[in-house]
Parts: sequence; structure tokens; C-alpha cells
Amino acid sequence: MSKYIEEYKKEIQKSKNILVNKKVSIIGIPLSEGQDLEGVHLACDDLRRLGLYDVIKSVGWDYEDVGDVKIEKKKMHSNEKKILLNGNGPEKNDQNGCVEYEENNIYYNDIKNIEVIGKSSENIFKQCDKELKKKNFVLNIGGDHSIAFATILSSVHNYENLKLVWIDAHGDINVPETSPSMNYHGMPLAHALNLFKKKVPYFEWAEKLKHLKPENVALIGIRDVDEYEKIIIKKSNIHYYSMFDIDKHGMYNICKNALQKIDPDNNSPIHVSLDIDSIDVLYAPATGTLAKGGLTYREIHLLLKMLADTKRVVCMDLVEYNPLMDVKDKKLHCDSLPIHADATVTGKLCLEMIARILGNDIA
Ligand SMILES: NC(=[NH2+])NCCC[C@H](N)C(=O)O
Repeated sequence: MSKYIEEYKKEIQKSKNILVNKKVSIIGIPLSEGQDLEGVHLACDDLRRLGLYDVIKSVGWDYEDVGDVKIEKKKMHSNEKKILLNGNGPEKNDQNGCVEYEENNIYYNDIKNIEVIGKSSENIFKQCDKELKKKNFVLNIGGDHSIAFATILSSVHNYENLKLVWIDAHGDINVPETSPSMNYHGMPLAHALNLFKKKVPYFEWAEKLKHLKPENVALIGIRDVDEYEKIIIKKSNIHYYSMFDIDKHGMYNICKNALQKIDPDNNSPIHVSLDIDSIDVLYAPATGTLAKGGLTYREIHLLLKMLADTKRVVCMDLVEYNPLMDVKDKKLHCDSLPIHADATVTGKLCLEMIARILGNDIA
């Protein structure tokens, strides 16, 4: 065995996860209002059906499924236009008990479905906070990437010095002024970094909470980034690694470098936010914003294994899997996890990745 591999193995043997119990809290978050397609809200139930519990048990972990977070429905407002057209502070309640936002420049008024997202995010934050306090490994199954604002703030709230590894084809770091779609799932990283210039309706609950610091963030896998997003990424002081960087240096070196940058002392808790669209269409066809040239099966597994080897991952989001878009898979000889025989391609990959972040090794 080469010296390289021996050294790596020695290094990881030293560490032990003292941060979490060997128990996974599963939180289903069927929020799909951050983007335009139907189906992403079905992911958590789909993974439960395909063998989520057996997979977790088979890699030596216990689990507690706390069910799905309540997704708030949009209320009927007495003056609907007022709420969407004006972006103004919560001034008064209408007869349905709804907050109205009156005209001024304090609030963003045009982010799509922001009432549902803002109110549901408060529920996500609370549920996540409760599970993190149990010192379990918290697994948040989306839903679209909108869920990450609340899950990350919850991790930041519970773990001092939290580091974030965001794995994605996209930056998700648009601010409303630069967003081409006005879909919130393209903005949660910017929001968590507190880059928004105005307030966001229905997110008042988060205003006093600690936000992320850019030096604690590594963004890995980007390849479909909007014009202005590129500028935001460069100016923001986060550490970022595009597919070109991965091609050039290899995933092993990229992961080592990213961890070294965000956590030079190797002792901080890590939150992983994993968007399924980081992975190539070939291995993960079931997602709404597909981008060619993504991570290979080997690369994503290597990355997750190396993160698991830190023994400091305390929370993971798995987002943007849309079961309605998935395709049939065939059983292979090497399939060893207890995954249901009718699992589809992306669904099966999601379960394999969950096994990997919990420390299950590929031979
Ligand atoms: N989480 C995702 N899939 N994000 C895709 C974002 C696409 C685009 N950049 C936007 O802001 O609308």
C-alpha cells in the first residue's frame, strides 16, 4: 500500500466523533415552494419506502424518525395585492390574522412563495434545533434547497464554530436583486450569510439569530452559476471549488484543501448541505435544475467518505431529489445495502450517500 494511503488511514484512525450519538434523527421536509416543479416534496416518503431505516441500521446506526415538518399553507389575505406589490414592514394584521406588508423599501416583495417558505422555515428551524439538542446526527431530507437557510441557522445556533460544506452544481447565492428566477432555492446560501440588503417577509423570526461567516463555508461542485452570482461568490470570501478545480486536482485534494481552509485545526463540527444536482445527470437524473458535467459516482462517494472520516459531521441536508423525474434502475451484483428491489436510480443513490456519510465504506 502506498505511503499516501497509509498516512491517510493513520490520520483518520485518530479521530472519533464525540459530537453526536450514533443515532440519526430523520426529519422529512416536504417543502417545494422554492422552485417551480411538482414532486420534490415526495422525496422523504420515497426514501422511507425504499429502505431508509434498514440502510441506517445496516451501517450500525440507530435512528429516530420524527416525521415531516409542517409546511404552512398560504393564507388568503384581505388585500392580496398589497402584500405582493408592496414590500413593507409587518404593520398590522388583517381580519384573517395575516401580516400585511406596507409600502416602503425595507422588505423584498417579489420572492416567489415567500409566505409559505418563511413560515415553514420557522418550523424547520425549531424541529432541527430540537433534534440537534439531543446530540443526534440530524438528517434533513428535502424538499428543495430552500430548507437550508433554517437548517444551517439551526446548526450555527447549536454548534459554536460550525463549518459548512455546500455541495451543489449551483451557487444558490443569488440575492433577490440578482436572481434570474426569483425562486428562493437559488438564494438560501446568500440569505444564511446575511448578504441580503433588505428584510424578507415572514422571516422576522430569524433576524436576531447568528448567521454564517463566509470563511467557514466551502462550496464544492459548482458549474451552473448565474452572471451576477459569480461576482457574489468571488466577493463573498467563501472558499469555492468548481468542476474545473475538481478536474484539475482531483476530488481527494479538493476535499483536503477545502477542509484545511475552513477548519485548519481539524476540530470543528461540520454541516453538509448536499444538493443532488451536484452529481452528474447520468447518476442522478431526478432533479429539477439539471446541469451537465457533474460529479461522478466515485467522486461524490469519495467526498462523502472523506467528510465521514473527519468524524465531525453533525448534520446533513439532502435536497432536490424529485421522485417524479426518476428512472428505473437495475440490480447490480455489488448492491449490498438493504435497498428495496424497485428502487429508482436517484433514489438508490440517495440511500447509498446516506450510508456513506454515516461512515459505510465502499470496498
Ligand atoms: N437549489 C437549486 N437547484 N438551485 C438552482 C438555482 C438556479 C438559478 N441560479 C436561480 O437562482 O434560479
